Amino acid sequence: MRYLTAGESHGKQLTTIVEGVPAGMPLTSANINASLLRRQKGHGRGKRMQIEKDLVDICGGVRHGYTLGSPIAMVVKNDDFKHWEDIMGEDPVDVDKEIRRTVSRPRPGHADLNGAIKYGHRDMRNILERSSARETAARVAAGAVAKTMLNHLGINIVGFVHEIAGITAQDKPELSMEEKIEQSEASSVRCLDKTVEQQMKDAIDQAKKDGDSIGGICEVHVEGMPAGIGSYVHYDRKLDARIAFAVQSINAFKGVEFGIGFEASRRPGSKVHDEIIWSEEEGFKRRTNNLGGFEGGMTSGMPIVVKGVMKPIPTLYKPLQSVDIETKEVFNASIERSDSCAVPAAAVVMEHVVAFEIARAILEQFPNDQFEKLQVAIDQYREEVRCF
Ligand SMILES: Cc1cc2nc3c(=O)[nH]c(=O)nc-3n(C[C@H](O)[C@H](O)[C@H](O)COP(=O)(O)O)c2cc1C
Ligand SMILES: C=C(O[C@@H]1CC(C(=O)O)=C[C@@H](OP(=O)(O)O)[C@H]1O)C(=O)O
Repeated sequence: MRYLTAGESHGKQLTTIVEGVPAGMPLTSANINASLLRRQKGHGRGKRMQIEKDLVDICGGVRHGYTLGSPIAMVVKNDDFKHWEDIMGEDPVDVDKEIRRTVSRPRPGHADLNGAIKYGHRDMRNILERSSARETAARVAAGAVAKTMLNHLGINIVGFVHEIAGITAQDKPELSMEEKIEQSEASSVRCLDKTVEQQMKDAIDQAKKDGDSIGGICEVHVEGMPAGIGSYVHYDRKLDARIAFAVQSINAFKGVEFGIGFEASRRPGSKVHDEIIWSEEEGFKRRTNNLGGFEGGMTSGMPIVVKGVMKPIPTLYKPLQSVDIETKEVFNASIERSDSCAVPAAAVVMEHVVAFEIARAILEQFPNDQFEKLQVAIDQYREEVRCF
């Protein structure tokens, strides 16, 4: 299974094509819209999210509520396009008029300058339109297809906020998966810890007031994965590596860790590796889950626990120094609108990109043309693992 996305932030629409989904899987636009709506919410978002109402139009690959096995095409319209039609339309324009509207002032921390140098654009609108995290709506649509598949296979996934601007939510190991999903949905910062929720909101409000931005850490948990998904035999079949790639590729993400992650470097092996235990009912398990569900690029059968670090949003109301690419004059970047914190939204994006990688690995390992055959094969494999 693979996917491609196309579309600019203020262009007509975002398009996603997902190829390789088995035939006969129940799928409706409601499955996808629920995910798109969650991505739009979250404390700290700017005015753009009041303009957009992300709804998917499934244009191919689904009939009467079931997948056909053919590519699934999905479109999400940009409602903001109506304000940008003359700037973002595909027809040639009056060059003199266009030069006046050219973006020549790169923002520190965004893709503007590097993208302009790479593609030879003097108008950095050509960069910012596609480098914008608007594209994550298209990625969430692809991930929602994957998530629907995982849910039907008894694999559940949730994303939430672990930390914002150094304010950390305590882990809640006592919560069931259903409770985690419920609490992540209920909180406007997607945090499972009620006691720190308000502190996080206050930190976001303060950053906004200061014209600044803040980042944080998102966390994703996956439960119900059997052991042995992924592979150790080649670098690009290691599932933890693929998940790390997917998470790192989310706009503004600067790092990824599994389980205790970087803390592992500070502990002796005896305090890191998870002891192996066995019981008649459950088969093999680990006593702890410090390694976050992976050993040797394969799932261990323990919950997958992955964190991703998001840097603060680059576009700031508080000016940072930059240099105009035409005049070479130093200027202080000033902006019209931006998010001040998008960590809660990014937790939803992360949940969906992780879901996609897991679903992709499953489809590589089991029969993948017919959904019912896939379900039977997974059930059978789970039993084999239990009796191993
Ligand atoms: C959900 C989400 C919303 C974002 N909103 C903004 C924003 O409003 N303004 C901004 O400058 N960057 C925003 N970003 C971050 C930029 O898209 C990102 O920093 C940029 O594409 C450069 O890529 P890099 O940070 O990965 O190097 C957002 C990121 C995410 C995940
Ligand atoms: C549009 C979305 O996020 C955008 C991501 C983004 C950026 O530079 O990454 C910049 C902002 O866009 P605009 O300049 O139009 O306000 C965000 O609103 C979205 O998440 O759907």
